[in-house]
Amino acid sequence: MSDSFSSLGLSNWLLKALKTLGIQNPSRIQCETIPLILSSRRLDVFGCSRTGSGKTLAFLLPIIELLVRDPRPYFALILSPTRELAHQINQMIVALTASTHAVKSLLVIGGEDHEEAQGLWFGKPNVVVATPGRLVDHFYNRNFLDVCGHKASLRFDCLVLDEADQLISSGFAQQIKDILTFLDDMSANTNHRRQTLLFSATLTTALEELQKLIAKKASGEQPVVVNLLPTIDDVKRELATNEDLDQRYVLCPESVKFVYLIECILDLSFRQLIIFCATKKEAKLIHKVLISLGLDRSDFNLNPVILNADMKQNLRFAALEKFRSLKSKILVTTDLANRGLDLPQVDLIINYNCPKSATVYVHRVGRTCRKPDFKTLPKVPQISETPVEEADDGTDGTDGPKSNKKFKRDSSNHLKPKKSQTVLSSKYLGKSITFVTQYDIELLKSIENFIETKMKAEVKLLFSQNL
Ligand SMILES: Nc1ncnc2c1ncn2[C@@H]1O[C@H](COP(=O)(O)OP(=O)(O)OP(=O)(O)O)[C@@H](O)[C@H]1O
Repeated sequence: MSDSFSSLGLSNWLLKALKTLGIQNPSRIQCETIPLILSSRRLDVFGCSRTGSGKTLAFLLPIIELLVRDPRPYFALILSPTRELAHQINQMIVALTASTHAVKSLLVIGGEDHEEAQGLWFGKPNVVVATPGRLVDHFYNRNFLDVCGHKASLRFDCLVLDEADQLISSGFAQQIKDILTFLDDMSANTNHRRQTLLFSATLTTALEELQKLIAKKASGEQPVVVNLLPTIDDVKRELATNEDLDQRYVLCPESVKFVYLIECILDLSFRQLIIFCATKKEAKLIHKVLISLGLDRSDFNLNPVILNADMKQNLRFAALEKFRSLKSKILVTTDLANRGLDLPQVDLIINYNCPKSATVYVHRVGRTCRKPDFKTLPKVPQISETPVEEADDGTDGTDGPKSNKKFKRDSSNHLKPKKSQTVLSSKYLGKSITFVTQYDIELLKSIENFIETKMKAEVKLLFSQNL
């Protein structure tokens, strides 16, 4: 197996760009997929590896490499299920290509001014990163081809579906079909062949459907499947949680879940926390109560922010930016944020409700422990981990004795912050806590079976009980 980016076929200037971003050696999924994508056979590649393993660069690097070797407009179309993920992918393209003019990217997402965004196609971008709904609006707008020029120029050579299983399974299926129909129309009666790349951390039967859909127009050559999940033989099985993740549950009555949440926030140490809620309404309520309790006061330094689909796009980006730049330490959200978002400082995930499926669980907890996998690569030095600070309470963050800390309140009965929020030193890089009510016990067991891991009860909380 190749063990450096240069041996994967990437040019020196791209290696330099990677170095500037602090990225030295390829992760496993990158080693396996980049040479396939770059190969002259222009294979369709389907890459599957756990969350945080570096899939984004696995498809972006070969796309940029091919473009710089031979710049052409409308070379790659990258589809993403959420606007935030599309934006993140586009930011990575901008960061990687800061030193070249050969790559122009265009972001096509909902919530942006439609007319203005459509006009940007005039610039003949090389890479388009889009969410399916808005892209369909553009493609099927009657002025679209006038804006873009001749049909022939719209023959994307490369189509990427990031989080491919979600793109086919959650209401996007028709839009994906419409996009494929449009692309096929653009290259009808030509021998243009599109290379299709699918990436995901979970494999589902829906994905097989997508493969079939794409295979229809392909040259007959089968896609190459690179499955780095532990159960290589069984593609229907999804297993993608990280062994560096400390997975816990708390059994709590539905009516007082909020009290447990506050206890988690005050008693557990974290750098950044994401609270996943079942609905937008629940997320809004929790965020509102956290603010009314004063957690946005400067002495807490937590500044909870909310991200949900009801918010205007500029507010969604602003909230995410505040969280990404560490001005906020708590993000309250829904499954809108469960896919793909790369927020490396997040070390605690709270599932305020037990996720309704193991796939949702895997993606939610995948927002922490985001370190690519280098372990099985020979001769590659281990990347240095961000040093973890010692806890100010002297505990080691493992299954230690119950914390005997009580909520600290001042005389006016307002919540008071702990001395500081620091990260516990532990063999784990992150932690997830799933709130489980008596009605969720079967669900929890099915998730445990699925991830082949028995979750431990969170014993640090005052109220926690074992199952
Ligand atoms: N070779 C590498 N060396 C060091 N860091 C890397 C490398 N490749 C990617 N990263 C970093 O690892 C983090 C996770 O990568 P990425 O977001 O691509 O994961 P992913 O597999 O797409 O996750 P998800 O399934 O959640 O979408 C990012 O911060 C990325 O910049």
